[in-house]
Amino acid sequence: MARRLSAEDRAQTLAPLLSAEHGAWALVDGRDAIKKTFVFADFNRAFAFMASVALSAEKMDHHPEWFNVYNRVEVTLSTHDCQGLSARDIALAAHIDAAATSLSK
Ligand SMILES: C[C@H](O)[C@H](O)[C@H]1CNC2=NC(N)=NC(=O)C2=N1
Repeated sequence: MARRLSAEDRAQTLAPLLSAEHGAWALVDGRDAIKKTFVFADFNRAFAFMASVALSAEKMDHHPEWFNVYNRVEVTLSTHDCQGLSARDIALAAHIDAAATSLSK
């Protein structure tokens, strides 16, 4: 069972994701979750991003909540098993940022 991030975990692993000057993740209002919107050149890029993230998510057994319209993908991460943020969300966020970077070139 995943465990919710402690205050110390949040300072060490969550804060950097939230404070990145460019393209930061944000906390979701009223819920222990983070969100980020990715915009690509077109739908093909957005869907390639989603396909790449889907494969990582399945391997990690940890899945994003997301919404796609054309070239935009809105991603929310939270761990349903513990109803809040866990280390799994931090790990998946890193994969998602890497996938977005490689598809933005
Ligand atoms: C049975 C399976 O391992 C669980 O349901 C996994 C699958 N993917 C998951 N994804 C997310 N975001 N949170 C979970 O708690 C979760 N649990």
